Amino acid sequence: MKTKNVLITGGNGLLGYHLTRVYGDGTWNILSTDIHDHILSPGVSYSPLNICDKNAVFTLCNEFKPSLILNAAAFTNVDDCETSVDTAFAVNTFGPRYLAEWCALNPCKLIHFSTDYLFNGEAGPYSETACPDPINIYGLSKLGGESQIRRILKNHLIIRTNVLFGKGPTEKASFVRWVVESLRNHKLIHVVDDQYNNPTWSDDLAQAVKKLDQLELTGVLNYGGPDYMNRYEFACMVSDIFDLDKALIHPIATNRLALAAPRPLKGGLDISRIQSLPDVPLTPLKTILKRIKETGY
Ligand SMILES: NC(=O)C1=CN([C@@H]2O[C@H](COP(=O)(O)OP(=O)(O)OC[C@H]3O[C@@H](n4cnc5c(N)ncnc54)[C@H](OP(=O)(O)O)[C@@H]3O)[C@@H](O)[C@H]2O)C=CC1
Ligand SMILES: Cc1cn([C@H]2C[C@H](O)[C@@H](COP(=O)(O)OP(=O)(O)O[C@H]3O[C@@H](C)C(=O)[C@@H](O)[C@H]3O)O2)c(=O)[nH]c1=O
Repeated sequence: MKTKNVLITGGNGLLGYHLTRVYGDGTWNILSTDIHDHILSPGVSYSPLNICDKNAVFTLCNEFKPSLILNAAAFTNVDDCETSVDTAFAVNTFGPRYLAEWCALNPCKLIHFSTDYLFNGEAGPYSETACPDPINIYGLSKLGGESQIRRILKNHLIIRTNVLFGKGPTEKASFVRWVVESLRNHKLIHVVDDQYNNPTWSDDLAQAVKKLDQLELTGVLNYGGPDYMNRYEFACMVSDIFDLDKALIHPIATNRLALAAPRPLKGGLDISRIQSLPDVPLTPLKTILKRIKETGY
């Protein structure tokens, strides 16, 4: 008998898609949701849900009665957050608040996803106890989401991650896709060599969530990949594994790109805590890229 009702928000996004896949293995009743009218991965129950609409959140949750909510809905375009400030706070701060409010009134745990962009990038990789100091609107709005959850709900797990990549229905924020497609089209790209992170495979993270849920952990936990590097190094590794022309990748400093949002430079997450836990998948980056290539990308 399926005993647990699991609600997934942002189910059409990269992480939400993989959570839907991993949790949809028949063990639980899952309901995947997103702001869109239709689900992008077929075969699972789906309902549109805008997490910024408190009434809609409460109505759907009262009906479905989840005992676990996985909040993968977010406004993730870091540059657009600078101009769409109200939307950034609505989705990244108030959406999590409404979910936490419903959970606080019901026997329901909230697993929420956050980011290394909470930090200023002067001293990464950051541990779970490091002091946040966001330097862009996205980071500020995600910090707001964390604060709301901590204020309202005890039964929560906030998983901080960074530079998600993997195969998904949209992959709009995928750095790997951008590198592969540019090089395949013989396009020269300038890639920053002063932004450091630990790229995180969406498939591993989704599996890890299930494991961490089983371990009944609460509070804040970092989950990042085991390889810490700058974006230029990451792009070069992608080109090596995909047998593409590395000469097309030119290093550049972040300040020369004139991006709308400032980026933390020495970012990324210290993963010592997650490494000390049993059976949490943390596949090396090269192995992942080889697997992605072999399965067609
Ligand atoms: N991608 C990354 O590198 C990182 C992501 N994270 C965090 O991980 C989580 C998942 O990220 P990721 O899967 O990459 O994000 P995506 O942008 O791929 O997915 C987010 C999904 O949420 C949807 N959405 C947007 N607004 C709402 C809303 N109001 N109500 C319901 N759904 C909405 C988006 O729709 P639409 O596309 O139409 O906006 C999209 O389908 C987020 O919390 C993010 O902040 C943390 C660190 C790194
Ligand atoms: C346009 C451009 C960007 N870049 C680099 C700099 C820039 O920071 C980065 C943009 O790629 P991304 O979209 O992956 O990066 P960005 O939006 O900065 O990535 C972030 O996403 C959010 C959601 C997070 O939470 C963070 O952890 C992080 O993963 O790529 C280049 O190197 N060359 C270019 O020509």
